[in-house]
Amino acid sequence: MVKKAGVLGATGSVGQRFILLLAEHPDFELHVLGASPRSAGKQYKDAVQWKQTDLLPENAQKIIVSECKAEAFKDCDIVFSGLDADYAGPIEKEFVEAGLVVVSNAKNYRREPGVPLIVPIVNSEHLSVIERKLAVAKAEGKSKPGYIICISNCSTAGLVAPLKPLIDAFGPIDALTATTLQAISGAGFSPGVPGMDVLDNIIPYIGGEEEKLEWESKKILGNLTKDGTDFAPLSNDEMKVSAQCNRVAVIDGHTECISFRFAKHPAPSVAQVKKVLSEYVCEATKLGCHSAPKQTIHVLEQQDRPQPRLDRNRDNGYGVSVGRIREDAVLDFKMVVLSHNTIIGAAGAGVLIAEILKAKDMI
Ligand SMILES: NC(=O)C1=CN([C@@H]2O[C@H](COP(=O)(O)OP(=O)(O)OC[C@H]3O[C@@H](n4cnc5c(N)ncnc54)[C@H](OP(=O)(O)O)[C@@H]3O)[C@@H](O)[C@H]2O)C=CC1
Ligand SMILES: N[C@@H](CC(=O)OP(=O)(O)O)C(=O)O
Repeated sequence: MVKKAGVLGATGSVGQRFILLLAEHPDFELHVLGASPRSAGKQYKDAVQWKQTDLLPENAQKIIVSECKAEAFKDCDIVFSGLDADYAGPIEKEFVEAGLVVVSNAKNYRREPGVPLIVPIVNSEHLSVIERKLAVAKAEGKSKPGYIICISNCSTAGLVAPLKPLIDAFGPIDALTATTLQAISGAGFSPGVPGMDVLDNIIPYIGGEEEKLEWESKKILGNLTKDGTDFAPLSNDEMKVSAQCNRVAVIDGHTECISFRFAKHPAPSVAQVKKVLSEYVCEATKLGCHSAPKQTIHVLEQQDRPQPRLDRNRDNGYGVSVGRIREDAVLDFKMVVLSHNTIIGAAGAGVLIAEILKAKDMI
């Protein structure tokens, strides 16, 4: 059965991606769109400043934008949030308390106990915390409770994608450095990055970003607590992470130059690393989810790849590209990772999570 979807923050950079990804989706239909009071009451086509290279889908154009109040979304089976983090906190809380399922791109609840922080091609098994909650409510004869699932920071998504299969195959990584080259779509549209700042330039600072990479990677690559009700992020002793983040004049696609060391030695060979990455199949693909990448990680052999313009749309933006895999003189390995920041780093991750929830009968 097709599920009714709501989108909060539908007019923004992430919200517009949700519209594109959901407009012709076989499992979901656009039901309610929400944005700020400035946009509410207008037809979506008049409220939005459409900035995508694909045309605004016809079935979204005439939807009247709602205020972000749970009452307006009460018939939705799932609500995707691309809200500005300054406003997401109380709005998403109200939705969950009203019994709604929220999949959010905003940072507000990522560190909250019991809230899964998901990169769907990496740690979908962390959704078991919610499955458990739903099973307990059912066993107690209660109605399905609302819940929130957080999508990670967009550069964190690219960072952890190749690390997960490597940790599964070769054991823990105890030291990791990442230098990012992040696209301007990551900064959103209101106000966004001015052309005068970014053209012919690189900005070596993105507020709060380095801390997010350093913390979120530890929750995503960490474990569940023994009772399965919460998360046990890796400690700094288990995995030290150091990130440096830069904004570059690319529209979509975050590039990251990463180096890392395995805790156990001798380390694997470059050929073993490439084999594990190429053979990795994420759970969403195994479940047959509509948007799941055919190839989760693309290992590129050309010496000048990945490149954002050429590689960001692999597997429709749901796949991650990794190139220049080689030994590192300081840590064990270095490589370049590219991921589409508004697809697998944001809206696409939300859609893929929803497909997994549907496949597991959680919505
Ligand atoms: N861009 C990216 O690559 C990524 C973004 N994120 C996160 O996703 C979220 C959205 O980011 P992004 O799309 O870039 O941001 P934008 O600034 O482009 O969009 C923000 C959205 O929030 C809405 N909004 C603003 N104020 C209010 C309000 N008072 N009440 C209700 N809605 C409001 C806006 O509506 P209106 O048009 O009416 O003002 C707009 O729809 C953020 O939390 C961001 O940190 C996460 C990962 C990646
Ligand atoms: N900060 C990211 C996008 C983003 O909004 O991330 P977060 O959801 O973690 O705040 C970027 O600028 O590319």
